[in-house]
Amino acid sequence: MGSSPAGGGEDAEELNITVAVRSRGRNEREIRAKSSVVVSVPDVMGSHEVAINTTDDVGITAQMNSKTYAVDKVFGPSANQQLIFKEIAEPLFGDFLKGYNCTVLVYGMTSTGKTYTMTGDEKLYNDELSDSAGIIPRILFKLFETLDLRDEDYVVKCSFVELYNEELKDLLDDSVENSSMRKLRIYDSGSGSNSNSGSRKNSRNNSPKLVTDPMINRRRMRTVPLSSSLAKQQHQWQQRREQQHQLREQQQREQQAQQQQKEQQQREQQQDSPSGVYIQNLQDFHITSARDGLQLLQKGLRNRQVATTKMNDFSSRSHTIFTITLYREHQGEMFKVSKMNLVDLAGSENISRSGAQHQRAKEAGSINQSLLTLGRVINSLADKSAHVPFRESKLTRLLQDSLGGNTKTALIATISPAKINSEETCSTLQYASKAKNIKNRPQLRSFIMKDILVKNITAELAKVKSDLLSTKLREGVYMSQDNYKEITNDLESYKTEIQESKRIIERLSSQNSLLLKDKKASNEVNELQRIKLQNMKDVMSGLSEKLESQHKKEQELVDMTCNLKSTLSLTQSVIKEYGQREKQISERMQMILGQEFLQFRQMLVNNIEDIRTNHSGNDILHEGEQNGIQQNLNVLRQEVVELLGLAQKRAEKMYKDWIEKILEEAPTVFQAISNKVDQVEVTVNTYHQRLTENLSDISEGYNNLKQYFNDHFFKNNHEEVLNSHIDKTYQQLQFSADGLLQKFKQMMDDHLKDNKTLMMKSLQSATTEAIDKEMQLFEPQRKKWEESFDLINNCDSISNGFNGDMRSALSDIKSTFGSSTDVISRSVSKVKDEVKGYEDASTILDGNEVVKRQIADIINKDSSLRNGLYKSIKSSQGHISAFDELKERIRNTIASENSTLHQNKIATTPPLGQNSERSPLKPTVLQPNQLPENWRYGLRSPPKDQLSKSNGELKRHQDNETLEENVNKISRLE
Ligand SMILES: Nc1ncnc2c1ncn2[C@@H]1O[C@H](COP(=O)(O)OP(=O)(O)OP(=O)(O)O)[C@@H](O)[C@H]1O
Repeated sequence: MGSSPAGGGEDAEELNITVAVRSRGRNEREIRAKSSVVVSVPDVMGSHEVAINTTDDVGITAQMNSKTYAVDKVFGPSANQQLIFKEIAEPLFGDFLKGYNCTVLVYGMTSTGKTYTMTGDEKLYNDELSDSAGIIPRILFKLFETLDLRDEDYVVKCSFVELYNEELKDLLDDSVENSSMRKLRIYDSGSGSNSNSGSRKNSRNNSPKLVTDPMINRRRMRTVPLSSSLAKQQHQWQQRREQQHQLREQQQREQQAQQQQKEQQQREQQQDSPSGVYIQNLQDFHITSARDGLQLLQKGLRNRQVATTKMNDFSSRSHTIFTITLYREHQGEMFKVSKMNLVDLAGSENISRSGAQHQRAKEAGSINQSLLTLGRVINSLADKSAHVPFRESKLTRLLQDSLGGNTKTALIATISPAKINSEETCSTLQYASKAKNIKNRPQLRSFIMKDILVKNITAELAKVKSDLLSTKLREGVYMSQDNYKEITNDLESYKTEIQESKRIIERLSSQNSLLLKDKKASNEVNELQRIKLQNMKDVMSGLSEKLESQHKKEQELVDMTCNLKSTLSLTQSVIKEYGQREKQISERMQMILGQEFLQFRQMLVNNIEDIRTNHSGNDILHEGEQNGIQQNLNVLRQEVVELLGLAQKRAEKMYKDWIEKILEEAPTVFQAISNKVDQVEVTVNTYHQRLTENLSDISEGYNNLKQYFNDHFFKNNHEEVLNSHIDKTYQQLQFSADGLLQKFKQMMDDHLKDNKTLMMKSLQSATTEAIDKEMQLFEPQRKKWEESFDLINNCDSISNGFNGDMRSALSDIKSTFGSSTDVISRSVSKVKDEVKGYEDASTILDGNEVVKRQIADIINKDSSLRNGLYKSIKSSQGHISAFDELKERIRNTIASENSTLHQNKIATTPPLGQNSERSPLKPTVLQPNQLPENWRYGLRSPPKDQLSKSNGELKRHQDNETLEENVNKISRLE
């Protein structure tokens, strides 16, 4: 802790906040979780640095990679409460006595020992504190010890305020009506206004008006005469009213006095806190001993919000400030005023890890929010920013004077050494090291006149008395008029606040919806990023696969090189061996050839010898001849020997040359092979080298990529990228929306088309169905129709039969005619012959009456016969035409039926084509295979029928003609 600065006044020195770190040992939870120690702190005390290893490294690497934070003092697990008090609180305590406002803050993650450090064990054991007692009990004891030793007047007051879920609460005020109705408010005495409730200021400053009851006045004015009993009653009643009136007037006078006192008190409070932050309605309790102070502390702690969480069995869910105000006699009539603020902040906590739910989660959210603002305030102060966001939370407003103000401040950051908490520990240490740079300007300028102090205390007493009095006088409601007014005012301000809150809620909810939209958009962007990441991962895996395959290839190449080398050495040894063998072979060849030639020569010599001996026994030859032969043989032998020698020599030479040539060329060949092998080796080496270079390039690239991923990947602020992505996404969305619209249109078109086809299909099927139904209904008609065909056929056959009959009858008649004609012609010719024979026969016949009669009879017979024939022909013609008419009618009926059917069917059936040209008798609308067997009449070859029919007609016609002709012939003959 820094030494006290020189006295107060305007030119106060700047002084840095003292920052200490206290690390406890691992608690049971952390030990159970086997979480290792990652924080490097001295066992008891050291200074300046705390190191924390957030990586998984161990040993020297861990040391190298650990983060270090600079602070003023560091306390380890073995540092006890006494040491903390001595090192941190005691130096401030000295300044507090001198008249400086001082603050001790404990800050840190939940369960790290903030409350333990600030309060610890506050109970007394045999009128003494325990070793676990924290800073507050120790300061109280130290204060009264010191003051009692000095022979001077002093007044000590205590207050204990809690900030829970952004609401202030007086922890020492446990009276029901006060705790529920008297709201604590933060005021800036410097500006003299409360930003939260500006309207309150006016109501406070307005001097109370004398309130008179209008009812009383009205009643007093009534002068109507009354009956005696009534008058008596009225007298009593009036007396009571007057008493009440007097009492009320007295109360009003007291209220006026109280109001004045209050205003005076507020002025003093403002004086007490020179920077200007004070809490209205917070009660200060006068204490005369450390024990009194401890009792207040205990009372406040009982009222404090504490709950069990996963991290701490007794987790403080609120921020608390225990303030000791000291009024010390200073130069006779003056009193120095100094305050010691002992702040125990609620622990920052990771909601998911602390298992906070419902109320706990809400608390944690509020705690984290106010601590976040505190962090921002610390950062702004450390960075000397122009704007410090003190007003963003009540906590920072309350600490405004302690951070960057006129107060001497010490901050104790409590941390856990365990790895599981390393994230929060880092954050705490970061704040702590930042806070080290905050500079305060402690000033000594708070004084109060002795009489004012006395008045204050008297006023407090009077207030208590007044409350007591109102309690005695009033029935049911235990509060003074002043309190009542205040409450009414508060109510009004609450209403305004509620309305404001509603507006804020509305604004926030609209913001929230916007944020939700943003969130959705960023989620989409995230999704895109994730896809990109996935792609990159895929590329990476592809790369690593390639690397692997390269590695394999390299391995193969290395193996190949090794093989080549071994092959080379093998080839060399083989070449060597081959040389040796060559040598051996040449030697053996030489030997073998020499022997062979010798043997061959010997053989030749032997042969010649044999020949010679054979010839020597032959007496047929003369001696001279023998000599000649011998000579010749000798010459021959000589020549053969020479030839053989020559051949041997040549062979030897040739062999030698050959061997020499082989031997000569072998090294060049081997050399060439070896050169080639060398070349291959060089190529392999260069390839290998290149491959190695490439591989090293790849691995360097890979390392760079890894480095990039570690250092930069997703650590940049990609606002622009995100914005552009958002724009792009928006465009894409628009594009896709257009596409969607287009698709939708297309779909609608398709849908319409489909609908059309569907409708057509359904129409068709409906038509088919209708036709089927119609056909079903038509079935009896059809049958009848079919029957009519049979009838027609029948008629046809009848007609044909009739025709045939008629034809046969006609042919009979014809033949009769023919025969009669024959007879007649014969008789005529006979007659002619007879006439020729008898030239005057005509005259004879003319004169022969019998003949004349006979001829007339014949003529008559013939004419009657002819008439009968005409009649029968006519009646048959009438029959035929009646049949034809009937036929025509039926045909027409069928045609009309058919055309109706055809019209019905035309929408669904294909064009009839040739069928349409068929005879109308045919039910052409149906497919042949759909028709029953007996109903295929219409499909029988119509031309045949027509032909037969027309043939019949023709024949009839011809018959008629022949008949007519014959008749004519007869008549001509006649
Ligand atoms: N340095 C220490 N030595 C011994 N015990 C300690 C120490 N620090 C903390 N403890 C113990 O750890 C437990 C939690 O401590 P404490 O309640 O003070 O934490 P906290 O930081 O105030 O938590 P929260 O923010 O949740 O209120 C207590 O039982 C306390 O006695």
